[in-house]
Amino acid sequence: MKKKGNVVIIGAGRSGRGLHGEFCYKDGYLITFGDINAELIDQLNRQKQYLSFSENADGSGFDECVVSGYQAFHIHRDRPLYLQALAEADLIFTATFDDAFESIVQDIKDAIALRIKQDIHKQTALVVGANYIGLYDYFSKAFEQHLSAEEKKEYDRYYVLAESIIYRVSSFPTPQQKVRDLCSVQNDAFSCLQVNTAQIRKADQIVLPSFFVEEDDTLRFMHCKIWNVNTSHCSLAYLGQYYGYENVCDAANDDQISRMAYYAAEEAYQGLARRYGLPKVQDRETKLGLWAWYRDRTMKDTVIRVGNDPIRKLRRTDRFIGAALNALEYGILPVHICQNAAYGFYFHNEGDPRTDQLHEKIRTLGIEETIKAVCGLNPDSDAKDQLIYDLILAKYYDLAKTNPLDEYIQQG
Ligand SMILES: NC(=O)C1=CN([C@@H]2O[C@H](COP(=O)(O)OP(=O)(O)OC[C@H]3O[C@@H](n4cnc5c(N)ncnc54)[C@H](O)[C@@H]3O)[C@@H](O)[C@H]2O)C=CC1
Ligand SMILES: O=P(O)(O)OC[C@H]1O[C@](O)(CO)[C@@H](O)[C@@H]1O
Repeated sequence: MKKKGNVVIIGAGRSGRGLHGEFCYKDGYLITFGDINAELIDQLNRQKQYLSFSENADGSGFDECVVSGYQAFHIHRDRPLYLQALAEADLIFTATFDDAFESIVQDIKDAIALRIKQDIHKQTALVVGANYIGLYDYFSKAFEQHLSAEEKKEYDRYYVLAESIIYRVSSFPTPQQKVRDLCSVQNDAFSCLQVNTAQIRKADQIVLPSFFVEEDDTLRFMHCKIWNVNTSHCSLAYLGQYYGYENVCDAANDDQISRMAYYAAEEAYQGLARRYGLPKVQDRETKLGLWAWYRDRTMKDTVIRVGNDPIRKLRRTDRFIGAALNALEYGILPVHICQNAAYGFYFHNEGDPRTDQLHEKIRTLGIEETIKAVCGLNPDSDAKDQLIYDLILAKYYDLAKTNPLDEYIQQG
């Protein structure tokens, strides 16, 4: 079969394999994965294929796709081969967290230098994806800053930078799926990638994937996703873990937890509605769809995955504080958003360095300074920051396992 073109997927994790990998494979592209995790790259190469499980639209089980015919490179160990693949790519996708952005910019820079050296001049679409507000601007500014004049000329002439929204959920495989394949990934039924319309239309010399859906305002979409959907999703994860659940769907079916997540989403939506002139009452179908998806027990997405990396998720621009600040901006009191954020300071995932770091901070700085540092709040100089800080701290105290009254009495 004639292949459509060369694709490099930077980040061979859950989305890289479950969204970009599966969809590009089905579309007939030649796939190269690039990742910093040597164990994962070696396993993908040993297996030569992996299973991508996607939930059926009717929720009755999973469809299976065997993704094969790819190559997988470690971004440092296999650098010459990796850079060659990047230099020859028609399409490059990113599917990493933001701690990889700097390294991605360096890799693209090195690939551009190689293209100049080897006289490879063709259009390449760089479709960036991450739960990150300001994704396009980040990469656009980084290339502006880090490319040499010659590299910048090549970049401006041949590269098309486009922001995408990763909406499909790609999670850890269930234990049964993992037994069949260590590299398998479990996905929901969402089957497209939203890409910024004006940006991607510049890629007029490339065969674009069939799974692209144009989205006119990706920044607005990102705000509405991260400051509303992710707010309630992550609330389910933080409250879910605190009250003893392993899976998000079980937390979403709990009466008390679902209310708290629901009210947080309502506060978040009211802020967004005012910011963007959306209807005062959120569309019923959208809300019902989201909650049906949260409560559906087919896909077992864990509270650990959805809540992991609490320092990132509790930062100023992200799903709790970003949503709370936006709500306050428009006169909405974000009580539930802040209360749910407080549960995040109890989130644990022992052995995961990013989560352990949060608890180390609480141990060394105390909860008060940790909230300020992690959430980027300045309660002493800003009234909105103070309100958010007070709400989080008060709820954190409420949730503590020790009773201050007992301690007070014991002190005599
Ligand atoms: N998995 C999901 O359901 C969704 C994920 N997202 C976003 O997609 C992005 C990726 O998420 P996941 O796939 O879930 O994470 P993941 O942790 O499964 O995959 C990320 C991969 O990037 C690799 N990586 C780290 N540094 C790298 C570097 N410098 N160069 C190349 N690879 C590097 C990691 O080794 C890992 O394999 C994140 O920004 C996430 O917020 C957004 C919506 C849904
Ligand atoms: O990928 P993050 O930012 O860690 O967030 C956890 C999850 O919540 C989602 O919104 C839906 O699962 C995804 O964006 C993400 O996988």
